[in-house]
Amino acid sequence: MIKVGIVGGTGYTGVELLRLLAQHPEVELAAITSRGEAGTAVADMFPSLRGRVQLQFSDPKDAPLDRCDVVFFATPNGVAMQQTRALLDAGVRVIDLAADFRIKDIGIWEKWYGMSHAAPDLVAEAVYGLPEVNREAIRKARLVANPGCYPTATQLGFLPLVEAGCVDVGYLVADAKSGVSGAGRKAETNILFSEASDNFKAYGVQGHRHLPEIRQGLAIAAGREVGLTFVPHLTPMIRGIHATLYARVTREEDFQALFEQRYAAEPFVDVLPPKSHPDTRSVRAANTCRIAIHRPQGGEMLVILSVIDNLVKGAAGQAVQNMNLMHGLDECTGLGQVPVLP
Ligand SMILES: NC(=O)C1=CN([C@@H]2O[C@H](COP(=O)(O)OP(=O)(O)OC[C@H]3O[C@@H](n4cnc5c(N)ncnc54)[C@H](OP(=O)(O)O)[C@@H]3O)[C@@H](O)[C@H]2O)C=CC1
Ligand SMILES: CC(=O)N[C@@H](CCC(=O)OP(=O)(O)O)C(=O)O
Repeated sequence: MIKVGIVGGTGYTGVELLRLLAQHPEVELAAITSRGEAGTAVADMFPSLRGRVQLQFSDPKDAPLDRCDVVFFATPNGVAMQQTRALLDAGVRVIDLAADFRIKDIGIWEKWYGMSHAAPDLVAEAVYGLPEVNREAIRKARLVANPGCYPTATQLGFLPLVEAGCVDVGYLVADAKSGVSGAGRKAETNILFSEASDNFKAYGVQGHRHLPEIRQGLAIAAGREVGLTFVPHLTPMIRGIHATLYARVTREEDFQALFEQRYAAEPFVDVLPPKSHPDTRSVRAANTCRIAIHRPQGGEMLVILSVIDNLVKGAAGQAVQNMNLMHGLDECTGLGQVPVLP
């Protein structure tokens, strides 16, 4: 059994990890931290886990994290970079759901995240945890930087086109909408029910911290810098990301076949039949990205629709997929959940 620790067990990605790991046949949950809820039984705080998780929350400084095989950080940005070195030195593998190790250029990271980086050498070592791109490196990694939610939906939607070099990578557009759980479980005015429900707005149009992360991934795929306009929106649903992606064709291809071939062996990417309109419900609670390819009126623009559950393929599910790869398990172990309707 893989002994697992979670730092930040009271947030949305933390409890989503608990939901998935409680059903995982090869995992023993060994430690779950909370600074505010130390001593509280997990199942008292989250009745959905009654009978499934017997642990109590521990304070992070008392938790037996160094005796785990793998530790997930489901914490705000800037926490994992302080604690990862000691865990790696103790032989523990680390998967960070935050952004501490995602961006290789430390100057760019510091500019977008507004803090100094505490462990630049570990950024160099970390493997970006998008299995559809980095599967072999993830298997061997000590430290995995789990991608952000918008970056997962956006990169999976653009990758086949960018890798094939058949669109203008200087002018990509990603118009993405997220459910409110994407903002986490903290108290903030803009995610109050009376602010976020029955309402819809763009935010971060001048620049969002996921922009450099998406650009980095697509630039590697393209073999050159890419130009990307990324506009996130807050939409009145709880879970889900719907990314509408635009790219101008520079070389004709059978685009449907291109996507189908690129993802033929991918267990968690589903290329839908032509002219489909995937909805976020079709992936809710599942580790799946569903993609549809459109060419409106046969014009020069491709429109790609990409949907994920931000808490699953956009966070905790992808993290479990990475854990499976790191431990030599079938990548799909514990991730067979069927989406929840309605
Ligand atoms: N929500 C989403 O859809 C996604 C989130 N992410 C990223 O995952 C990370 C977690 O997100 P999310 O679950 O939404 O966040 P939440 O705000 O819901 O939860 C944060 C958790 O971190 C703990 N925590 C906060 N500060 C510290 C600290 N200094 N030391 C130890 N623990 C701390 C909190 O518990 P306590 O205060 O009790 O210690 C809480 O359990 C973030 O970096 C986020 O950007 C990534 C992809 C998607
Ligand atoms: C709706 C909403 O607020 N979403 C968050 C994205 C959360 C996330 O996944 O961001 P990181 O893991 O990169 O920090 C935001 O825009 O900040």
